[in-house]
Amino acid sequence: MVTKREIKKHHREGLQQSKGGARRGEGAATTCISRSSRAQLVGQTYLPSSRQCSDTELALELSEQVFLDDDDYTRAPASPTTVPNVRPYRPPSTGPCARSARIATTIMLANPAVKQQCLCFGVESKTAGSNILKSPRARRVRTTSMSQSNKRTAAESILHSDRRTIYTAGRPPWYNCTGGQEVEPFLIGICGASASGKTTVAAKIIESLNIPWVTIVSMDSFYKVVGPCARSARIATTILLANPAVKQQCLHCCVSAWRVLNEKQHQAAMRNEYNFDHPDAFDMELLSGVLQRLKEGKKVEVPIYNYVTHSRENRTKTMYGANVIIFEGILAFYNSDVLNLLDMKVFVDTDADIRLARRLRRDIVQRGRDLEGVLKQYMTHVKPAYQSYIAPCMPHADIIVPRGGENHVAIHLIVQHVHKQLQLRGFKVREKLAVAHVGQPVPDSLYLLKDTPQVQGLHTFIRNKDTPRDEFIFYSKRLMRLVIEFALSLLPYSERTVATPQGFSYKGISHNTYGSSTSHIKRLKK
Ligand SMILES: Nc1ncnc2c1ncn2[C@@H]1O[C@H](COP(=O)(O)OP(=O)(O)O)[C@@H](O)[C@H]1O
Ligand SMILES: Nc1ccn([C@@H]2O[C@H](COP(=O)(O)O)[C@@H](O)[C@H]2O)c(=O)n1
Repeated sequence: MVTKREIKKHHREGLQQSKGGARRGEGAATTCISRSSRAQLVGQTYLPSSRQCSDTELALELSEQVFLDDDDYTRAPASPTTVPNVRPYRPPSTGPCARSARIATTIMLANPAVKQQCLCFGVESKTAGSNILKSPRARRVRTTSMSQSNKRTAAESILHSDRRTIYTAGRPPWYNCTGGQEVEPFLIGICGASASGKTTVAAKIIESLNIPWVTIVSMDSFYKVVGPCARSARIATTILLANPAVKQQCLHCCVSAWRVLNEKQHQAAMRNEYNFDHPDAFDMELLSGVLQRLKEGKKVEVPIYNYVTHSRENRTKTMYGANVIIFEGILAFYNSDVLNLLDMKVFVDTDADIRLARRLRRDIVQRGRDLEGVLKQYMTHVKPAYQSYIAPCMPHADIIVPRGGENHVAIHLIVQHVHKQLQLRGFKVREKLAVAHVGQPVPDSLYLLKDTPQVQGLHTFIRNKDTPRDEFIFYSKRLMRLVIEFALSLLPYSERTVATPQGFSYKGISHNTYGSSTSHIKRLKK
């Protein structure tokens, strides 16, 4: 968190330094700040003290502008693994389905070819929504508390490993415009029993790979919705696969429409009697379609699943492609279409008693279940499904990882293999990125920090491959400080005369602070 006082200090120092006038485009320094970053910076810097926030908070707050369009869901946990809030569960209202209907109508009007299907779809969504209201789940009280914000955030794109925070949404949309490399993504499938450690292994692989744009897709995002919405879902999938032009809109519709079980199934799920471990519980068609698009480097909207409500959330995780995609799930090797897409197949094999112990703790702490319920579901569905469907997938594996995430040797071998495969595909991890900017025109919106000996000196430390970690951090921070000061020096200011302690008057300048920053924030939020 940057305090107001620190910011003002930065300002003063920045102003003094910039009096000589670091001008736009001067020098060949690569240290720069864009207009948009500048606007964000303004937003962060001048929030009134009562409303100061960190970079992340501000980013999340802004990201909410993208996601928040349905207040019903602000109560939903931020991600499938988020510990739920201690509040009585309130079932979703008909709102989101009404939204599907609206979207469907829009598509219908714009695309006569899919008019009929979309019309059915929109109407059915509403029916499903009304059913939810009658659900006896409304009486359920969650028994755990959560440490994270219960606001909708970009949390599902963030993975915390032991050593760092990993952003898993894949490449940014502008990747190809900025000289980024485009190689066919390497798709790793991780299969294994529930709580065997698939997600943990995936996180460790990502961490050790240490390359940009690696992403995780969880099979749980593709739980099928049965009951009233099933037909809509099927129709929408058909539209999705057959009509590229309306693909994105339809996928949004599907997400809204598919998020509920019918009342009977919902009750079964609440009694831990619904079979979430059977292959039929997953929408394999949608899953293979999404993986196929990701392999082609195309943008996809991946549904987000909520284990507490047994439903999909009415928002998606947008992925723009990646260099490596990790797909994990209990039945990751079950479907032949999906299996054919995988470049490497990993099976995580952990003892059944350890799995049960982990699942008990996780489901009670994170998924709002109780001891009896977890054991009942385990004995009736989870264990039999492992024996009938999951364990038989083991022969498909290229590598079996006993014990899961603690098997460092296996993870190291996987990482080595992926690096080698990426190199064979022409992917240069660092060399290409380091020269990607060379020969590119500098956009008007970019202000370059003057390439002084001080800046060059800092770059020398930062770019030296032998620089120790601590020094790298220290000099990076110093360079960041110069960039921030430079950015602040570009803010509008007016002349101001002040009295010195010696009784002289000093003609200086002062920033036009609050007014401009507030309008920047407002503009960003719009
Ligand atoms: N090596 C380990 N030691 C202790 N707990 C673990 C280990 N690996 C995973 N867990 C815990 O077990 C639970 C399930 O792990 P996870 O990686 O999510 O498995 P899966 O994705 O196969 O369901 C999580 O709560 C996780 O923190
Ligand atoms: N509403 C749901 C959906 C799924 N499950 C269980 O989750 C398991 C798969 O997730 P893992 O992270 O453990 O791989 C699967 O065994 C389902 O039984 C659930 O309990 N409730």
